[in-house]
Amino acid sequence: MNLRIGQGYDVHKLAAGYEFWLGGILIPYELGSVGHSDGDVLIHAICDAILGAACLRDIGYHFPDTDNAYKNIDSKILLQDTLELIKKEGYYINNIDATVCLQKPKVKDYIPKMRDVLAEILEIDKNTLSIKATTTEQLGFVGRREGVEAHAVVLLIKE
Ligand SMILES: Nc1ccn([C@@H]2O[C@H](COP(=O)(O)O)[C@@H](O)[C@H]2O)c(=O)n1
Ligand SMILES: C[C@@]1(CO)OP(=O)(O)OP(=O)(O)OC[C@H]1O
Repeated sequence: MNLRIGQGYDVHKLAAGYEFWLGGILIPYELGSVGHSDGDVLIHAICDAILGAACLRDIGYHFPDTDNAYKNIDSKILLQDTLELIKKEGYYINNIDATVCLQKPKVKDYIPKMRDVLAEILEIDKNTLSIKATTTEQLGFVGRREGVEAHAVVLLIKE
């Protein structure tokens, strides 16, 4: 059995006038995530962890922010496409652990829904998809509510 670990990290700016998509769902908040896509930082970190584990470059390589095809795209589509890329190489996902760094709003009540949505796209049991959240105790760009950050690790298996 071939086991491959991968790590992903992403940041998006928060600003007024944008929707706040996180973990595949729309969160009500006065600020939203700025991006070429819908700006879903959690999905982007998970995509990069999956691609990294399979040594398949990164999200910007496969879905460039210079390509109009990805303008305002729903990041759930990018996640589905990322899964297809690793399935072609014979990999499947064993488990994922992710952390969102966000000062406000509190997102813990939305996490069960995020896990349902993302686990279904990734064709995994929701008990193998962990999503956590933390503030940065008002420190740094996250603490100043200028941005949102996400980290993810994934373990892939090829039989
Ligand atoms: N945006 C966030 C940040 C954190 N949480 C939850 O609050 C708990 C306390 O977080 P601290 O950073 O103060 O340690 C933590 O257990 C998170 O689940 C949240 O829901 N949304
Ligand atoms: C997702 C892509 C493509 O729409 O755009 P952004 O929303 O700017 O996100 P980023 O995390 O910079 O990742 C790669 C991009 O190519």
